[in-house]
Amino acid sequence: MLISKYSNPDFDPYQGESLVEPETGRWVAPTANGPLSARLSLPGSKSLTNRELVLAALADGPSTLRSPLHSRDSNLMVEALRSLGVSIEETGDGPFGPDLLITPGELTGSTSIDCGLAGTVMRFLPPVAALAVGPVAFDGDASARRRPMRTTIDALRALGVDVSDDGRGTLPFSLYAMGTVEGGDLEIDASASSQFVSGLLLAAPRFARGLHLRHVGKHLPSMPHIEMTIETLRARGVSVHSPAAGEWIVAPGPIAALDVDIEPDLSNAAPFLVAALVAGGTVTIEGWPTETTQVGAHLARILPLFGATVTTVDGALTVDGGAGIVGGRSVAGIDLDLSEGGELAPAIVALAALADSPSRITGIGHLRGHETDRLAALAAEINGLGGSVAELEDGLEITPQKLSGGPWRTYEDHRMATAGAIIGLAVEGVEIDDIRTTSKTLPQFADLWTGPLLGRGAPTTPSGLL
Ligand SMILES: O=C(O)C1=C[C@@H](OP(=O)(O)O)[C@@H](O)[C@H](O)C1
Ligand SMILES: C=C(OP(=O)(O)O)C(=O)O
Repeated sequence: MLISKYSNPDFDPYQGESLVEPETGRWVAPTANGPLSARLSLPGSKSLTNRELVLAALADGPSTLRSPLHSRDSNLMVEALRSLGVSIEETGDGPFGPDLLITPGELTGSTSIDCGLAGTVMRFLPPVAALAVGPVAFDGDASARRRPMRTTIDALRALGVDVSDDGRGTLPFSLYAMGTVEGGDLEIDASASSQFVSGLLLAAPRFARGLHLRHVGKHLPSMPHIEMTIETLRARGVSVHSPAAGEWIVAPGPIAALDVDIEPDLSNAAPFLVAALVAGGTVTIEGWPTETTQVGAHLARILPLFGATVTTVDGALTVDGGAGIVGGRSVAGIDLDLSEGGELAPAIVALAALADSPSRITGIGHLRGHETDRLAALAAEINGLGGSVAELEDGLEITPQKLSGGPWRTYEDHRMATAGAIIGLAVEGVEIDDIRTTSKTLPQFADLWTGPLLGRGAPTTPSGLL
């Protein structure tokens, strides 16, 4: 459970507003009092950590992950792999938690996997579990039972795996693993999530014939995440190529053991960088990779569309928001197709709600199958504060209005919580119902937001030591 703790118990980091309520996680988002001058580091990428955990578990020897993410999603992946017979030990200690030493073993079945609300766990692990021996059951949070899973279930059946489900195309389901998967040609519809593609590609080198995968649906969201999957496979010596758009060939063969440094989570950088445009001043994120497949890198292109200046110096990226919206800066809305980076949408929509003219964010229909229906949730919560957000078939149309404080529901979605925090910088009294949802990918969020970002308080979490 996330509870902010400060070294001086008499210090009120929220300047009169309440701390995180331990029983409920309720948190009144702090407002910005003036331009920022913040410099911070962020913990490891969820997407890289959970890919490298899977690949290390399937590799031909031990691998160390340096600076991995430690959060609910990564912990669920670690526990699931352990329950499949993989040894994962903590070694050393980094600023955001220990490194991980992964030693693969024979994959064992006869287990149940808790996916929580993690898309990476529910889509990446079934093809891995199919390589074990015996039954493996998959389930997750109540809200995970509405996330689309039919493509994974159908794909496994097409590959000859025995899958039992109730026909709804969601969790829970179970499979009976026979120790090998033949592989070969496979067609899937991955329009609801790129994770269907990534999950199959990650396990494919261990299929007897590898995999020749074709996406046959209309859209394919989150292409950078598929690129990330390909890059992480190639780094471990796997032959992957894409002869045409929506088509991939993975050769069968060993996955090399590899020690890897996990990059900071650039999608989790989004609310912090957007804060520079709202509060004004500068926000610098350290350890920004020069080359990366993370879609968060697109923020360097997207935030200037709202008028920000972005610079990179010595591996640190700085967003300068000038006077900021709070300081009276006029910020024009934008028209943006975010199909490549849907996970950036909540932060961008929150910013658009504070702009001076309307925005349309499209290409994000698949966000209805994320942690919650993010299109409905963003529209409901912004409109609940007096905004005007209309749902489109594949996006949102945001017409900025004067907003006032009030309740902000998170629907167990970490990015709904951080979107509420962005609006709370400019609007007093935004009451986020449960900031603990940020522990899905960034348990330190509230401390980083009030400490290094807003310069209030001295958090005791490692992030506060910067
Ligand atoms: O493969 C991954 O690590 C992810 C892929 C994307 O999923 P969708 O394609 O379902 O949007 C992204 O939104 C999610 O946060 C992480
Ligand atoms: C969609 C997301 O997560 P997941 O990996 O659970 O799909 C997200 O983090 O925005």
